[in-house]
Amino acid sequence: MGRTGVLLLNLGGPDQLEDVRPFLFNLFSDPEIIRLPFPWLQKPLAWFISTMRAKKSQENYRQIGGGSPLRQITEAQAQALEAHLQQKGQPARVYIGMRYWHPFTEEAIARIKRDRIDRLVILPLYPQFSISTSGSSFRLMEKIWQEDPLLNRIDYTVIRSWYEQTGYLQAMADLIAQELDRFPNRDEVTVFFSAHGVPVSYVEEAGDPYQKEIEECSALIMQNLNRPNPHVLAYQSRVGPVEWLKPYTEDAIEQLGAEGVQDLVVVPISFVSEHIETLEEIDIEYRELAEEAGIHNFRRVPALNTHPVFIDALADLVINALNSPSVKLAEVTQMKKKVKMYPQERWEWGLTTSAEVWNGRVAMIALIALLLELISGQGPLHLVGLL
Ligand SMILES: C=CC1=C(C)c2cc3[nH]c(cc4nc(cc5[nH]c(cc1n2)c(C)c5CCC(=O)O)C(CCC(=O)O)=C4C)c(C)c3C=C
Ligand SMILES: [Fe+2]
Ligand SMILES: [Fe+2]
Repeated sequence: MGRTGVLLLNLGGPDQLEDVRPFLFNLFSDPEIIRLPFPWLQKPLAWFISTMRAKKSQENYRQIGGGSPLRQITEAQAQALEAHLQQKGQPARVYIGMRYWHPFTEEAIARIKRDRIDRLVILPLYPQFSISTSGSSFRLMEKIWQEDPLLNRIDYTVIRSWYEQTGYLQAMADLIAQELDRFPNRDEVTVFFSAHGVPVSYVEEAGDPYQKEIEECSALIMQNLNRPNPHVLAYQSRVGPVEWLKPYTEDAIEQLGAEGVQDLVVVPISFVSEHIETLEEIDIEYRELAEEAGIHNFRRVPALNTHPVFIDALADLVINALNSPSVKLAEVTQMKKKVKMYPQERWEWGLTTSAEVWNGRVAMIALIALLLELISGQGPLHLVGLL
């Protein structure tokens, strides 16, 4: 029968404050996170943004105890999943591959090779697919597979996204119900889904199914919840100068306050673990904003972490994937490509085709931006919100 493995893919986060800058460098080096039409500028820009952003980001991590809890939580999820698979008669070793921090995806694959795993289920810990999250990890894995022919002996299958999975929806609905039941007027409380945003261009130009999956997911959770509460969906954690998916969480909170809403239960929907954007952004920043907007009863639904119904759902996903036809990386990295008017603006997933004319222009712009920032500390990158 051979040895079975499960590879959990996740983003990763800085374990301590010293890790913040190199973590940000890894993140901004990823062409699925910042799209530049010229590869040679990716690393210098990543270095620059990570250096300039590190201080502000460190302050946020300091507020949540000096680092991201993501590694610990993901390790606990992996252990719980391993135990659960064993109980269900499907023993498997569970590995963790982070995209931007330890334990890196490359390290996980080295372990998988060393352990001579024969069958592997690749399971991203993002319920919904986005080019910027699961997509980026799939692309990286595709590259690792292409570069190492020895990996071809592993019979793998990929789970692209799993936001419709029954156990997951049930666990989410249970957690929301628990929070609603703390209110005396529990049926009138507004359920506020706050998803992590992505730039609009990902959806409209590159064909990212993320927005559609988020919308369907929140509707399915409401169905499972089966309560009369009003609900809204908004997008948080915008970075940089471009337009992101709307409505923005901060605007939606202000709007609800203006409409006289007093009771709110916020549901983080894009991520299954506590992380900086639940513990800092929602619990501190949005709570303050809500208070100012007159929403005095503000609660947040905890992340799933190792919720037993959720771990059971992950185990079911793995077992189901092992018993279904395999899905290959090439199938989950193909996106719709839309050709724009000019060849140099053609969208490709990741780095777009470079054109000499743009290389020159952007080099000049980048140089001027850099000089202005360094001289004044108040340059255009601060202005557009990247720093
Ligand atoms: C499904 C979840 C996520 C999507 C979609 C996503 C897209 C995305 N993120 C950035 C920029 C940053 N993300 C950062 C941290 C971060 N992002 C996610 C999840 C999604 N990102 C998580 C879980 C975390 C943090 C983990 C932790 O440490 O606890 C950061 C760093 C933090 C900061 O400085 O604010 C940045 C920057 C972009 C640009 C993007 C889509 C293009
Ligand atoms: Fe992010
Ligand atoms: Fe953030």
